[in-house]
Amino acid sequence: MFTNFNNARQGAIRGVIVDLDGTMLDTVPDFHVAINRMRAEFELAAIGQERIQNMVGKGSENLIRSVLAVDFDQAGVERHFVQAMEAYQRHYLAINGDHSALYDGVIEGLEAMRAMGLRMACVTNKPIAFAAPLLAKKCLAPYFEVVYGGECLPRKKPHPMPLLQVCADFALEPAEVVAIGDSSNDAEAARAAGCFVLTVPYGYNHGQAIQETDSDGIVSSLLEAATLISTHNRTAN
Ligand SMILES: O=C(O)COP(=O)(O)O
Ligand SMILES: [Mg+2]
Repeated sequence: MFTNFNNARQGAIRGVIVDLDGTMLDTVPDFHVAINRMRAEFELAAIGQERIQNMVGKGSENLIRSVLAVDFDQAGVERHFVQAMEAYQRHYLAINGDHSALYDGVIEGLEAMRAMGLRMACVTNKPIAFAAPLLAKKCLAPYFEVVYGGECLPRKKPHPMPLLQVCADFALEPAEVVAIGDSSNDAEAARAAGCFVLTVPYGYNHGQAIQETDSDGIVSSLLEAATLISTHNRTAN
């Protein structure tokens, strides 16, 4: 399963870029509450978690457009967009993190990566106004030297820009960096940047099986990712 990664005879891995939603935290219950409170303001019926899960991953604008498209045509979506976004942001900030939980192995994995001396960044398509307090609330903030939210740079994942920015920040070559994420956005961004990519199977991949996404390996947890990187570094040039 990890052949690409293990067979890569490049140098050691020196940095990791970790995704947030669906990789470190199961945030769909937060999205579910905030979106349905927004929908209630518009007198729209509640929608289920599974449906919302498949809409997450490409940032807030895309999410809110998808949520409105359940009821409106394209013109209707645009007509309601600004007000819906305002309501959604207000409701999300009020409950941010209250209903979300860390996945197994996250803290252990981050601890192991830190102990290995890896440079660590979090790159998420979540707005930084949501991501920063959420990372702090879940005691994840201290692990990351750099955090980029969806609107921090001109382009977001699947564009490679935020990953390349992290490489520049850390003065590392992309081939010295592994991105770890739950979706094709993470994998495509990593491929385009020239970083390695490991995917987790438990998150949100737009309703697609993670096996359909091109990556250097599927890991069951961040702890397994750390173990894999450690093995790679022992045999690296
Ligand atoms: O909020 C989103 O759209 C997804 O965020 P992520 O990049 O942390 O998965
Ligand atoms: Mg994600």
